[in-house]
Amino acid sequence: MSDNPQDTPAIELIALKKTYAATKKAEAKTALHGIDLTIPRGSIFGLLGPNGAGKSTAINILAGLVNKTSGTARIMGYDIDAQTRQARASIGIVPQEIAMDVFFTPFQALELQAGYYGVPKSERRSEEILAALGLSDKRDAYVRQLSGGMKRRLLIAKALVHNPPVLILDEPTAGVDIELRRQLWAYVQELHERGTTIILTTHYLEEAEALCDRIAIIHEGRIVANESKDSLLSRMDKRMLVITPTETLTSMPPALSGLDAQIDDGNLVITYQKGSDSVTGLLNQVKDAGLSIADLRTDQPDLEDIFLQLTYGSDVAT
Ligand SMILES: Nc1ncnc2c1ncn2[C@@H]1O[C@H](COP(=O)(O)OP(=O)(O)OP(=O)(O)O)[C@@H](O)[C@H]1O
Repeated sequence: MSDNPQDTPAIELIALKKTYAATKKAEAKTALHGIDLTIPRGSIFGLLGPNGAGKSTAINILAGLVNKTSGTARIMGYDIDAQTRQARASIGIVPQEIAMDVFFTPFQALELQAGYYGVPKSERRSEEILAALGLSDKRDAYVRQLSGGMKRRLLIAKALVHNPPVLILDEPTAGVDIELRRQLWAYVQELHERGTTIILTTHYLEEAEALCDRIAIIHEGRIVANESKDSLLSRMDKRMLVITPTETLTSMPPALSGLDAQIDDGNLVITYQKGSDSVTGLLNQVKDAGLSIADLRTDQPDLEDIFLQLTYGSDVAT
């Protein structure tokens, strides 16, 4: 769709800032503090962050639903201010909320959307898109008769009618059952293989892990990580061994000072590297230090821990 060079990123955000104006009820809120983010073409990119981090704000700016305060945003090289029409045509957005006109059939909904984007009748692919999303047999049903999962697939279908090179999925599988989730993942992967750049926001680390090749973490309106999935996951190779001694621990036994360990609530929490440290070896060291073990478990840091680590510089085990 774009005649821009192949190396033009799919998305470029430069010093992108958004401050929502104060209202009678709320103070002004800066949702994005001048973020820089480049999303390469052809990637499946995860934009992760806790509630209120600023993900929807960033997406809504790209979609033209929210006006930025300052900075630059480009989609396939097209500036959203100077080349609005081309920028809009380059992106498809699957929204979080299922708000659809329930009086149309899926086929009609796609045709209307195609009309909205000015796709000529001869170039419409409504049947093909319905088939790809497993909705052919619901072609002429009313949208209100579709299940939640089918409505979600129809939202994806609607975002695809103008064949955008960039597709943004905002929490695509929130509240979706495992089977449908896997189906949606498979379809996202298929689109990716056909060359579509996919951007995904999700709360589910598992989803990002399964699909994304790069991940950015946004926290309180700032990008706190932006790297390949593998590099981010390697940070998570840390595990915690939580040992409850028979007698509550009040100070660290000197024999354990060489370990990456803390005392937490009377428990001994040892952080270790999955794969390279032996749990048996650690347990032997604990026994040799004279502790007897009443109970133990292993914990695995989750995205929350990574946020904490990245944002506050605190240790995973604290
Ligand atoms: N229209 C608005 N007016 C004022 N503040 C807003 C508005 N929309 C969002 N905010 C605030 O901006 C911040 C970022 O919100 P945003 O919706 O972008 O976060 P998010 O990362 O998408 O969160 P979630 O995962 O919950 O969707 C939040 O503090 C939110 O309360």
